[in-house]
Amino acid sequence: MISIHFIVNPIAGTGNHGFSETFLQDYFDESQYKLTVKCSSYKGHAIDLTKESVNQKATIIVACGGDGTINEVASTLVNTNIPLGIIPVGSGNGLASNLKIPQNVKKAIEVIKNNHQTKIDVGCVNEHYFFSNVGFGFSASVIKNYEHLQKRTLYYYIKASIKSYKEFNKKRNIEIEINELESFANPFLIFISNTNELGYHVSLTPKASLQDGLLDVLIVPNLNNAKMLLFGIFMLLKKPKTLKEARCFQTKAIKLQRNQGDYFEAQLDGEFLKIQESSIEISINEQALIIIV
Ligand SMILES: Nc1ncnc2c1ncn2[C@@H]1O[C@H](COP(=O)(O)OP(=O)(O)OP(=O)(O)O)[C@@H](O)[C@H]1O
Repeated sequence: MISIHFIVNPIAGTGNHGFSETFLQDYFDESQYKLTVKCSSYKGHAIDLTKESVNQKATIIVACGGDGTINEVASTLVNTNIPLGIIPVGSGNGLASNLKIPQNVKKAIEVIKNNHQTKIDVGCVNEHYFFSNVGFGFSASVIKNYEHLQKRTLYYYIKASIKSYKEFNKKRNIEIEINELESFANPFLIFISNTNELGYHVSLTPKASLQDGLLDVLIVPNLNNAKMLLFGIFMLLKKPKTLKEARCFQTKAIKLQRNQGDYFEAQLDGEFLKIQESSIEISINEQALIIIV
């Protein structure tokens, strides 16, 4: 008997996905599959639900939500032999898009039933895992504003980006040193990615791969508002490197040191995070997660 546990975020995306055991039973033969559906009730709850499912000896654990839910479920499955399934019902769904997992629920269920497994790399920021990307500067500001709006659709993402654009250069006082070599006062963006997609088919690191054992890094120093706008256009064209100030490279690890400012503001797989430590180690764990694609 294959025991599949579904960890469902009821507010992901538009929040209209309506998963229940009855809904799923139509797709899984009860002589072969035992289904368990659990809904998260608050941020972080999917971590505890997944730990419980691991203890209950689930064969497969499926994250039903967006990149935030996937992060919570997958973080618990790193370096275990339990494969992660994904039903991408979030708003951006960056990781699922990179993995070519269909956003159509029925097709995503078919992928889980076919159970074709592969291993992907996992990023690590101090004690946190990330599967898609981690960003500092403008990308963290957008996510902070997005979370304040409390609605998770493209329209609100654009609204949050416009707010960040208007306020970004007004209130910053941070200096970040990279790999003890170079320091940047109020950098526009430090973006470190495992995937080639941010969500909504937008990419800052089009050449990144989940299976190359490397992190793709994009660093953009402080920019004036006109250059910020220009960068936005290049980003939509998937050519962020066209901006002459932008620098890209691949690495296995990177160290950030905060020389000024009270904390790091970051976004980790699309969730806002304040990091109090003055130094951050970002690295890659090769092939540390089994995933169904
Ligand atoms: N019942 C709940 N109420 C409020 N927040 C929840 C609940 N369950 C989970 N969350 C939180 O909702 C946040 C958003 O989830 P998720 O990222 O899955 O959706 P999304 O933002 O729509 O998709 P994406 O990240 O792909 O754009 C996560 O931080 C998650 O922990």
